[in-house]
Amino acid sequence: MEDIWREALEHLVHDSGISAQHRSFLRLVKPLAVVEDNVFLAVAEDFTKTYIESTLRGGVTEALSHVLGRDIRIAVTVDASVTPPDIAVPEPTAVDDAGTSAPSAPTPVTRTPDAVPDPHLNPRYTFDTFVIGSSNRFAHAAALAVAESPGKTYNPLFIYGGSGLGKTHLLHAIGHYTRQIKPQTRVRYVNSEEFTNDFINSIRDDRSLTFKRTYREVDVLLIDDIQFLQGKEQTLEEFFHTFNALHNAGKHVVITSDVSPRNLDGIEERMRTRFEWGLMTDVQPPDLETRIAILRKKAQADDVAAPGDVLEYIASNITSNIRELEGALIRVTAFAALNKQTVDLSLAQVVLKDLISDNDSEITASSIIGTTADYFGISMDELTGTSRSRVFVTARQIAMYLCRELTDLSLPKIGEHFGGKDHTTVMYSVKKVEDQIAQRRQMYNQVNEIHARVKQQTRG
Ligand SMILES: Nc1ncnc2c1ncn2[C@@H]1O[C@H](COP(=O)(O)OP(=O)(O)OP(=O)(O)O)[C@@H](O)[C@H]1O
Repeated sequence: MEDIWREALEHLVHDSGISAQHRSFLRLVKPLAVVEDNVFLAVAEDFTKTYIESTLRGGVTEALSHVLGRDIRIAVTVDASVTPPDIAVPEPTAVDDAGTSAPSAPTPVTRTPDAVPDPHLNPRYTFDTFVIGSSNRFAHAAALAVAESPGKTYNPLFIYGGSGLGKTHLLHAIGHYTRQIKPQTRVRYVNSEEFTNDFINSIRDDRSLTFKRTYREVDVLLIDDIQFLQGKEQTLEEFFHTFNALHNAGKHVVITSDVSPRNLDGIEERMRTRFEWGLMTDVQPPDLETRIAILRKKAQADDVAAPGDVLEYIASNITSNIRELEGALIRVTAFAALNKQTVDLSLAQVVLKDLISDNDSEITASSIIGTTADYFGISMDELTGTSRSRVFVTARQIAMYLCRELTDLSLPKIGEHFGGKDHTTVMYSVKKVEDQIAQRRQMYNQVNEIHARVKQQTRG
């Protein structure tokens, strides 16, 4: 049980980042047992129980579900004689490293003394780390205007555009900035797939009041990837009511989609009209200068040295998806770090030789899962299953990472390909591989080899 708890704490710190206060409360917890889908925890005082249940329940539940590979509930009991085990709560270095941007950047929004970090918002996705170019200038300006005075202009704000072009980044940035200016603002970010699941579960568990409260008692609702609601009549109906309730109350709604409202099939006219009430703006693939600037910012944020010609080489060859652009930079700098070489053009050319091709659209999650399973000599079922033994976990995490990098699938969609895993599990895996790639040669080689094989297969 202690091992499970230790791993859950690691996951919690890694994924959401936690404050010193959270850490001190977590130190007071003794993990007791797992019984079916319940995890029993004990603490010595009522106050600690209340704190865990009110403030840390979401994070702890998610972390334990992640470790155990299934949805669990927690139950906290009070037992004055409890002595917590001697398990150090890890320092949140990973999140901080990733969360702070360039050394010269201002203090990250989420670390202001008043605003408690919102675990639904990625600390890296702020306005400070967003590079403005002609492809996204308008969307950025609109997002900033909304964040500065929610409920006033551009309501709803509808941002659309292709995969990996910064829509999610802008949504999170609105969330961070709104709360930086006015910490008491109630902001809720949700992916449409989570919204759907929440809605379905609320009906199943007879919790429709809780559902309404979650989504209607907010000042700003940020809803990502609305195209996912296409054809889901009941969820759409519920979203329609949520939207109206918020809009009527002067609350702000920001929506993203991979297509414009006009091209959203399976959505009624009355809803489409409402989306068009406010402001619609698109994000386009960035031009070369913007791509270089994005890479430069990323290199600064990760504190890696990459000369201009290398950034230009990467930016010239990867043109349509910023996620893949960043992935290529990570690969080049990781290779150099592992081999104690400096990053230069010839090194970048060698590293990216197999990775640069223009037919990525044909890469599917199944081909990635199949190739990864093959590479590790395991079956696809084992790869997408729940076993926690090491080789399965590594294979699973690498396959998730490559799905994120090479396909247009959202995090929840990737989760579905892996036996219905939660999107936070996917997010954690992606981050883990991203971190380890520069630290462990074996991880680097594995990711590189599988990536090259996936691309080779797509080329036929
Ligand atoms: N203008 C930008 N400046 C800096 N980073 C950016 C910019 N645009 C995108 N990125 C980065 O590119 C990656 C992909 O962006 P994001 O997830 O926001 O895309 P998206 O449009 O929401 O894609 P999807 O539709 O697939 O969810 C993120 O790591 C994000 O930080």
